[in-house]
Amino acid sequence: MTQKNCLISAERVPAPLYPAIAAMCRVAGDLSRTIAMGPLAGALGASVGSNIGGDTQKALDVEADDAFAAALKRTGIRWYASEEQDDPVEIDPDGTLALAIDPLDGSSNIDVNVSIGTIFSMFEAKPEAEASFLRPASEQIAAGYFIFGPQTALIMTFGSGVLHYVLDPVERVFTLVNDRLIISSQASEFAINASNYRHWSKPIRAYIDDCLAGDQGPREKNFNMRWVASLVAETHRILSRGGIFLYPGDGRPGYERGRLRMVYECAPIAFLVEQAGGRATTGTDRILDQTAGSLHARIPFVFGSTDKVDRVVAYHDLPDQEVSALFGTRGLFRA
Ligand SMILES: O=P(O)(O)OC[C@H]1O[C@](O)(COP(=O)(O)O)[C@@H](O)[C@@H]1O
Ligand SMILES: [Mg+2]
Ligand SMILES: [Mg+2]
Repeated sequence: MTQKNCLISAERVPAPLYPAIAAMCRVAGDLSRTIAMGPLAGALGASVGSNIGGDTQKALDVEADDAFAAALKRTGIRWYASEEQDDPVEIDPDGTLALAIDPLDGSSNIDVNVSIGTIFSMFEAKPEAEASFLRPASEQIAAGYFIFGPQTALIMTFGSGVLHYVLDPVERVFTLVNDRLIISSQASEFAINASNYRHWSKPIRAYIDDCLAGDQGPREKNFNMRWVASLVAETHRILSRGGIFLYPGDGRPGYERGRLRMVYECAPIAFLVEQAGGRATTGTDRILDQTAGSLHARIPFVFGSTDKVDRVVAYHDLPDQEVSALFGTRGLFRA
């Protein structure tokens, strides 16, 4: 059975960006269907190689990358930089835009029927490919992600608030459901891969220790923990109901600057989070003030509700010998 292309209204999208956004929506609609079929669509989670970042590439990583690159021809994109490719590709010498993409985020979840997604970031193109991306993240002109979960949704910003669309799978239209998404400060949830606890720095351990101590610790309230291992899913939860996400640098070889990529993952998510009233840092410094040193460079990432992210920064400002237990006796962070 042939299916209609997925559509999105041009109403909220800046005109020069609309052809590229519309093309990505068409690909996302197709991916959504493929992902929903799971094993019926083939071995989507099969390992097919590894990318320059050292991650195993799954069949769906490559399929998604190929589909976005093909669909973005003649949409105004000059430079296409993908997490799955070593170097940026020139799609259209006359294009005025540069697009960075993580075509399939959370790929360890492909085989287990858990939410995965696509993250994208746009800049005005410069004459050189690398220079188009290796610049302060605050120069992004658009960012967003598609999430393929129980619903397929698109969250995006053009620098004046965050738009939330949901794919109507019957009409095959991305429909605007919220034109001003704001992060709540209410949630008491933190997201971190706690299996790396022994490798973390002291401030990160202290922050998590205090969450774990719950109402018996200095925070004097109980927290809950989540870890989906899919950045889009964690971001979607935090944008929907608040909380904090941490992927800090740690002591494992190769993880000194965490796991997540500045250009493909952290810069776009940081843009969304700030536009939704939240905060996005390296643990100490604002992500949007950072410039990636190379296209696949990693960066420590802490984002979410403002008060929680600020607290992590404050823990880093404490003298090294300060340990969590002292916070309680000194009442440092009693609110
Ligand atoms: O397996 P870990 O170390 O917990 O890492 C999980 C993180 O890795 C990622 O899956 C990396 O993304 P990719 O799937 O695009 O490589 C993030 O989505 C997630 O936050
Ligand atoms: Mg990713
Ligand atoms: Mg990926």
